[in-house]
Amino acid sequence: WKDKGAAVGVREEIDANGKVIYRQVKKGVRDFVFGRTLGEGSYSTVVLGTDRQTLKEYAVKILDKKHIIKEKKIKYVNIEKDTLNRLIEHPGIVRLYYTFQDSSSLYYVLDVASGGELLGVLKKIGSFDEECTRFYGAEILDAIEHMHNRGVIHRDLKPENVLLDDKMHIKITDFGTAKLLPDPRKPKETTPYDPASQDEESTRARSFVGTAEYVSPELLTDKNACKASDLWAFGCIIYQLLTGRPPFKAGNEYQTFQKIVSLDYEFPPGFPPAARDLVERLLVLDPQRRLSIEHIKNHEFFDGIQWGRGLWKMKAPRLK
Ligand SMILES: NC(=O)c1nn(CC2CCNCC2)c2c1CCc1cnc(N=C3C=CCC=C3)nc1-2
Repeated sequence: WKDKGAAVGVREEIDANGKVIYRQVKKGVRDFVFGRTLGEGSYSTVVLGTDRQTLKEYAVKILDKKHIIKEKKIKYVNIEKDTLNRLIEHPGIVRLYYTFQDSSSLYYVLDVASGGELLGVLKKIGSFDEECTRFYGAEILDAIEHMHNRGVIHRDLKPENVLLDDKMHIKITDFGTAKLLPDPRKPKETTPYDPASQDEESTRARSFVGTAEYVSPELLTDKNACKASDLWAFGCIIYQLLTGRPPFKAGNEYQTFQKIVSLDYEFPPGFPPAARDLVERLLVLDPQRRLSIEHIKNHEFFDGIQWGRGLWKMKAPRLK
């Protein structure tokens, strides 16, 4: 497991001839004080970590090596690191600062989002008004556009994975089940075609299905996720922000899947017309016919949104 993507710190030292040198220093477990647990996954735990030198707080994701090997999750672990290393510079995506390891674990040092989950805030107030839905929908879409431009399909977008930072701006997380397409910004990798790795990748890609309520129909019928699958989930999230519940929810997963593939959902009275038009153009069974990101950004529901940097400099609207 090469820490090739790790960013490193530097330490100023004086060499034997009295010359100042800067030694590249890799962070390690000893550089952090660990605090409360933020979340538990099937083979990872995320804890609060404070850098002893800078006192900056991070979310440190700790993965158990033995468990990863036993559960054959090495591919997922590397996909998550490679994905995070591709998405470094977007304000709406949890940033990876360092990676390191010790004898038992792997460590990812990530942005901490102190505001917790968007889902938690939604549950607290029941549902968002149009202005808040427009703002948070715009930030989520801006982050999705960044991912897709770098060949990353999240595949498990849902309000639990949309976190809030201390200024109530979003940070999307949990890329362990992302699908990585060839990086459009990198020259064509000339690594020789390796049929073994390709079909391992395609089995991994095919084997994964997201969270029932947000899974797109194409993932249920032909097992193939595409970028438009993230936009299906986006449509479910917009609906849920305005109503407090996802559009497809039944007694069990199988019944939920049946509702999805038969497009069995309805809008409650009072659902804003512009939002209804947007959701209806996203919750389309054929992924090719779903609105593209460009068309969503120009949709009347997002009238007034200043896309790009300005969005992230705005003061987040008070949630009501
Ligand atoms: N799986 C992860 O990568 C991950 N998991 N969490 C905590 C989860 C809790 C359940 N819902 C999804 C997130 C995190 C991360 C990334 C990095 C990350 C950064 N900040 C927080 N912050 C939290 C603050 C309060 C409660 C929960 C999370 N959490 C995480």
